[in-house]
Amino acid sequence: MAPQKAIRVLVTGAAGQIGYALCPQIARGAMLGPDTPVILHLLDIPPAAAALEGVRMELVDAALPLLQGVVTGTDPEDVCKGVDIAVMVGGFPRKQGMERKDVMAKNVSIYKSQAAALEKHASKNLKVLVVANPANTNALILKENAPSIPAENITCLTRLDHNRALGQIAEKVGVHVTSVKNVIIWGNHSSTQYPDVNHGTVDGKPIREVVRNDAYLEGEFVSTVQQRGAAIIKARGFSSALSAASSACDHVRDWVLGTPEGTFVSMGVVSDGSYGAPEGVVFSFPVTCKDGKWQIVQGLPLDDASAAKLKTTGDELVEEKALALQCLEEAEKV
Ligand SMILES: NC(=O)c1ccc[n+]([C@@H]2O[C@H](COP(=O)([O-])OP(=O)(O)OC[C@H]3O[C@@H](n4cnc5c(N)ncnc54)[C@H](O)[C@@H]3O)[C@@H](O)[C@H]2O)c1
Ligand SMILES: O=C(O)C[C@H](O)C(=O)O
Repeated sequence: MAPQKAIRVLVTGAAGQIGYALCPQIARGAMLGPDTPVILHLLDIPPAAAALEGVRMELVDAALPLLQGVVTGTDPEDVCKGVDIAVMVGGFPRKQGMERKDVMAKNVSIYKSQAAALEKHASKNLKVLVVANPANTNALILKENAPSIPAENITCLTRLDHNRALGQIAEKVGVHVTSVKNVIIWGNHSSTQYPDVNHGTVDGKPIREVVRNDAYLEGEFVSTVQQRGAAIIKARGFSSALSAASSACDHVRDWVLGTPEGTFVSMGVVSDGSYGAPEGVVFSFPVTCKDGKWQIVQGLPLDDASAAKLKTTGDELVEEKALALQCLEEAEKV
């Protein structure tokens, strides 16, 4: 059998804490499968150059069989060359007490300029996953500023929220997390997201029938998932890294290799208005993936309470988009 061609994976913000957790997972096959060789392209900013070199040294020291090379640098024009997959983690993280909107101005400018570098230098079939917050709106800004990259190739991470929802139900019921399927995260990767169990199952039975506690499912469950990012920041003093890295691998793996039959996952994708979501924002929907393409799961019934929650998170995304555009306009004036 001919050796498989190595896939070039860009990780921005690679010297940061998610980057540190993510690079070895990619190089061990968690993102593209156990037989796919990878070449890592690691980008960070000049003050992080020494730390980035440290990551490169550790990747060499780990003697990873799938890792065919590591490209590092601080100039996006160089580091984006020929990349097939871009995991955009670089940016300014939320600190304790900060709202996600506080980091907006800092991050949207980064995404505008990196969009241009990707458009010019990445592979024509580039797939993009934006992790850095505000993830949905950063992805939108990247899309708007890279018109030659197909819109369906630009996504953001809500798989972490999806996995958090699976984990909460598994703990509540006392089953392994793999028994729980088809929860949905609708909308924004923020505290307005709507974690929805109405179509989910535990060992094939509806979650509501197994949990038998609607007050929990509509109250504590929803707020725990919505606030989990803040709870991790409070506990660790830093935002989630291990789980963010693992979920980023899940997102790309399912996108590239396909979702298992009968299973859907949550991905932030450019909205086509399905389920009454606003068009023209990056909104998290239930999707299935096949042959490297995602498709929104259609036809799920939505009750009035769910529709109202979709509206709340959709409205926030519309507001974030306006704020991001305003931040970019102000940055251009300076
Ligand atoms: N979507 C999600 O589920 C999710 C989950 C966790 C964290 N996050 C977000 O991911 C981002 C990264 O988190 P972290 O904990 O790794 O932060 P971190 O501060 O540890 O790392 C961020 C890295 O980005 C680098 N960086 C800053 N500007 C850059 C630029 N212009 N180009 C390239 N690199 C740049 C920094 O130097 C740093 O090394 C944050 O925005 C965080 O809020 C998202
Ligand atoms: O909420 C945050 O800023 C951290 C991150 O997005 C998370 O969900 O863990």
